[in-house]
Amino acid sequence: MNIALLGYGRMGKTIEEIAIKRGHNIVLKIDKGDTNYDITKADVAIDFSIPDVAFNNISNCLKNNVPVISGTTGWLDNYDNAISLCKENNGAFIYASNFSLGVNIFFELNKTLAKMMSNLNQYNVTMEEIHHTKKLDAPSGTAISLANDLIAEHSDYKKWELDKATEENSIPIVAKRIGDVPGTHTVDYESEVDTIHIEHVAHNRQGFALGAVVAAEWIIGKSGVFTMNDVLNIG
Ligand SMILES: NC(=O)c1ccc[n+]([C@@H]2O[C@H](COP(=O)([O-])OP(=O)(O)OC[C@H]3O[C@@H](n4cnc5c(N)ncnc54)[C@H](O)[C@@H]3O)[C@@H](O)[C@H]2O)c1
Ligand SMILES: O=C(O)C1=N[C@H](C(=O)O)CCC1
Repeated sequence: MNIALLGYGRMGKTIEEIAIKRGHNIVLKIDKGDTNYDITKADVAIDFSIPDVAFNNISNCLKNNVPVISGTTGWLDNYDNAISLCKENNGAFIYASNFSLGVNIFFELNKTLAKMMSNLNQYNVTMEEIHHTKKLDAPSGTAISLANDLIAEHSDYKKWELDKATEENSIPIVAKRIGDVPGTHTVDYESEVDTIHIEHVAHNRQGFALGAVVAAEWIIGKSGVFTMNDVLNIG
């Protein structure tokens, strides 16, 4: 499979290593300032770039009928536009805030726990995410997914807020930036008598990168908007 990498930073480079080990070719490595390239050289594009350019990169792929996997976070104001563009062009598109198998299992655990805790109003929920100091967005895309999934299952919560909850129906998400932490996410339910704590700790970026390559392999020959639950057949 011929892969275009849109964004050749920490993730782009990790994806390159894994894709080559799995027998694929990297035909384009696009980074800041690269504007004149032919995306149709690729069978599939994988975008791990920056929030400000992700939607443009995705649009370029969809308009040229190149399936696109997007892992960039912080651009979701344009998610509905990406879906419309995908449908108009009969294209293929997957966005995931987190491509690792472990986090996708953690997402399911979070939904199940939220369903169990719904209406148990002696427990208050808080979330925390820790990432490296180079991260541009806060809270992380993964924390936003966790909060939205929790809100969908728990009758007491209607929104999330960064750092502090200003209303009772709001989930506070504390975002910490420390060293080169690849990504740690926690969800805590606290009562006067105990705490229930679930946590996912990424040890490195390999899990994210492998998930993105597996998604790229899976999407070839398909059209539509998909999620990692489709790829992993979970949920
Ligand atoms: N979904 C996931 O599983 C997952 C996992 C890790 C990181 N991420 C997200 O992926 C993104 C990239 O993370 P990273 O750690 O590789 O960041 P990074 O800063 O190391 O890499 C981003 C790269 O994009 C480049 N870039 C800037 N403008 C560009 C353009 N117009 N076209 C293409 N590339 C351009 C930058 O120069 C940089 O090299 C972030 O949004 C991060 O949150 C998602
Ligand atoms: O390193 C990052 O940046 C990460 N971003 C994603 C997010 O925002 O959730 C996934 C974890 C790593």
